Amino acid sequence: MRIIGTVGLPGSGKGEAAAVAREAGIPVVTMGDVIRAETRRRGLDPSEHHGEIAQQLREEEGETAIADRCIPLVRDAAEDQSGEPVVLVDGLRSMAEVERFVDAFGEEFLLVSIEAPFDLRAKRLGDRGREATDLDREKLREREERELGFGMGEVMDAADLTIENDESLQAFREQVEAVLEQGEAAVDERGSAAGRTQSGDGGERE
Ligand SMILES: Nc1ncnc2c1ncn2[C@@H]1O[C@H](COP(=O)(O)OP(=O)(O)OP(=O)(O)O)[C@@H](O)[C@H]1O
Repeated sequence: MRIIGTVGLPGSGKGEAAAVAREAGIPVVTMGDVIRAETRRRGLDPSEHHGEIAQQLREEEGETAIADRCIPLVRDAAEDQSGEPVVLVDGLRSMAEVERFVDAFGEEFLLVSIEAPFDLRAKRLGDRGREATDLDREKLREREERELGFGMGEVMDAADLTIENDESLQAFREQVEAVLEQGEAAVDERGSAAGRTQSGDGGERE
């Protein structure tokens, strides 16, 4: 079994990575969906109260509240597969969550950080326009600070590998496909995923 967890700031490309997985027939457990479902269960609109309920859940049930709810969903998704199961978990946010996944899945868990500069993320979110906050740079900063407050920076630093999403969508999708297919083996000795430099400075392909 391979469980691939993603971490990344808003607009970095986690949703795209999840879409690539779904297209490849790999089930996706979205941590944000667990929060959205809980927000709706409490009679609130997830587009407005998502962050608040995420925080409340952690206060009520502890830092791993959301990870705890995801783990059985991951196991169910793995059980439904023939061959070596692969499941993508979209959106880890704290070291407590990472540790919870490592406890549950050990070396079968691979943490992947998806990174892109603020301006690029702000532009992509503006184009996406899914939520009111997507269009507002200040709101994006606030959301980002809230997520960093949960310890996301530390999680990004702790990742087994990093995908720099600072080029075309096609280039990003190819890197994600390589990681889904080969895990850490997709990264060569110079730290490139899918034959692309990981530093993001030149961005040239082999
Ligand atoms: N390399 C890229 N080139 C162009 N557009 C991209 C690229 N990567 C992602 N996008 C687009 O940018 C937007 C934000 O990406 P995505 O929704 O995957 O981010 P996210 O990390 O899931 O953000 P959030 O945490 O806010 O949900 C999407 O519309 C996506 O299609």
